[in-house]
Amino acid sequence: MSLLQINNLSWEPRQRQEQPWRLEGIDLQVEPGEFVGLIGPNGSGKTSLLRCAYRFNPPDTGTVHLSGEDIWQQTPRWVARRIAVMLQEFPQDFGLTVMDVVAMGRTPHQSWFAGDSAADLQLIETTLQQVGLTGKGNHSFASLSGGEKQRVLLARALVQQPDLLILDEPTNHLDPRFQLELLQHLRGAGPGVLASFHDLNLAAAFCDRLYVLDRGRIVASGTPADVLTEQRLEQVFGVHALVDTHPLAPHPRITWISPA
Ligand SMILES: Nc1ncnc2c1ncn2[C@@H]1O[C@H](COP(=O)(O)OP(=O)(O)OP(=O)(O)O)[C@@H](O)[C@H]1O
Repeated sequence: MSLLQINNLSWEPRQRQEQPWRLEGIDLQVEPGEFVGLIGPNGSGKTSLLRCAYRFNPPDTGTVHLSGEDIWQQTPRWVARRIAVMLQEFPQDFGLTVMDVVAMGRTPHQSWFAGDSAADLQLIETTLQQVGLTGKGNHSFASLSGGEKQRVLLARALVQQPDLLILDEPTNHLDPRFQLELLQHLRGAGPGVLASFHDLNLAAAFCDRLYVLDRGRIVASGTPADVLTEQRLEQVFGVHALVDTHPLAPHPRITWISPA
C-alpha cells in the first residue's frame, strides 16, 4: 500500500483569477520512506497540489489517501499526527521563542491541555541539535535569520514524527551548506517526503522520483534521469539546457543556457 495515493484529482480556486487552467487528472504516489519531488514553472500549481495532499484544499473530484485512508474522511487531528508540513511562510507572532515554535509540532500527539512531557522536551532538544540550532531554544523566533527560521520550522515538522513530510520549497532560504545538510538529513530520516523544488539540480541529486507539473497537469514522472531531459526542460520551462551526468554521482546535472 502506498503511503500517499492521489487519484484523478482536480481542483481549482473558489475565487478563480486569471489563470486559464486548474489542477486536472492528477495521479501521484509516495511510497513509505520515498523522497518525491514536484517541479514545474512558477504558477504551475505545485503549492496548490501540496495543499490538496495535506487536507487544506478539498479536491473537486478524485481522492487523497494516506496509508489507505481517505484524508477527507478523517479529522484534521488524525491528519496532523501523520503529515507534517513545512511551508514558505513564517509564523508572524513576534513573542514566540524557538522552543515555542518547535513545541507546536508535538501538539497533535498531546491530550487536551497537557503540556510538554520530559520525553517531548528531550525530543525537541535532540531535534534542535540535528538542525544545527543547539542553544537557540530561548531565542526569539522573529530575531532569527531566514535560514535559521527555516531550520526551526524543519525541527517543528520533525518533532511531529510524521509518516509523511510535505515541504514547499524547503531550501528557499538556506545557504549551500544547509541546503545539502537539510536534504541529506531528510533523505535518511524515515518519513516519506513530498517536496516542491525550483532548484532542479537539488531535486535531481536527492529525489527518488520526480513529478513535473505544467499548467495544472502532470506532464512527466519517473526517476530524475527519466524526467530531466533537455527536450522536456525546454518544453516545460522554455529554456535551453545542457543535461549530462553529474561527475561525482549517477544523477543528471543541468546547466541552463541563457539565450544568446
Ligand atoms: N486560494 C487561491 N485563490 C485564488 N487563486 C489561487 C489560490 N491558490 C492558488 N491560486 C492560483 O493558482 C495558480 C497556481 O499557484 P501555485 O501557488 O499553486 O503555483 P506554484 O507552482 O506553487 O507557483 P510558484 O512556483 O510560483 O510558487 C496561481 O495563479 C495562483 O494565483
